[in-house]
Amino acid sequence: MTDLGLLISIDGPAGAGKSTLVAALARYLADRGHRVHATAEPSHGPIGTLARANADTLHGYALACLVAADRYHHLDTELRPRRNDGHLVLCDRYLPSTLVLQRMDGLPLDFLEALNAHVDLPDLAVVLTLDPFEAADRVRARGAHSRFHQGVDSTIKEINLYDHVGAWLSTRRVPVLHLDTTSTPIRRLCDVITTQVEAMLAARRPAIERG
Ligand SMILES: Nc1ncnc2c1ncn2[C@@H]1O[C@H](COP(=O)(O)OP(=O)(O)O)[C@@H](O)[C@H]1O
Ligand SMILES: Cc1cn([C@H]2C[C@H](O)[C@@H](COP(=O)(O)OP(=O)(O)O)O2)c(=O)[nH]c1=O
Repeated sequence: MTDLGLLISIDGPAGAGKSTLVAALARYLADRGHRVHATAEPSHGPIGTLARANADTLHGYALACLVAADRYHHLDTELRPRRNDGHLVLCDRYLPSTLVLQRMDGLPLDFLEALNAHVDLPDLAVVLTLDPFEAADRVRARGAHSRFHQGVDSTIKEINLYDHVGAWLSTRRVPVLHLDTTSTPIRRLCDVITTQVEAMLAARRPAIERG
């Protein structure tokens, strides 16, 4: 049996429930005996801290390069080591967020593809979506503000871009779970993702072990 874990990205528009889901899913998977490592991008390392602190003041190519540098460093220092020693690594925002947010910042897809050409694709991409009015309500209630979140119109654009990224990942053979969080309880979301994760792990085991 292989000791390799999985890199699972969780992306989607603001208010979709990424952070809530990562925390709940980490507990859910751990309760089922899996080794789990939850993390986020921008990371809490030196480059990620810089990116997070400046995401509203830096724009375009500068922010794209900073989040990509953070991603390469995050992969070297945390994501690959944890995945390679058997953890299910849950990453709150990853490459799909770049392919949406930096597109919203006006950058061409081919530049973003080239900049991220050597990052690992996720083993499983969870792409969240939701009703844009519900997203706006959740963001308003949370009181968070970011220049990327300019109300319902920008959320609609964001949701459409995430749909495209789902297709982009599928053409690269990344399994994608599209989940609508508008009225799906978090426990149900955890169930669906866990079923997929455990199927992927079981498929790796030698036939003799699967019985
Ligand atoms: N599945 C869900 N159903 C209803 N409300 C949710 C769900 N997931 C998250 N929320 C609520 O939506 C708000 C935004 O969630 P959060 O996890 O911070 O989103 P994100 O990280 O995607 O911006 C929070 O108030 C959270 O409690
Ligand atoms: C991961 C990532 C984050 N960011 C930016 C978006 C956010 O403004 C900022 C911090 O991310 P995050 O903490 O997820 O903020 P929010 O919940 O407000 O969206 O980093 C990018 O621009 N590209 C990326 O690829």
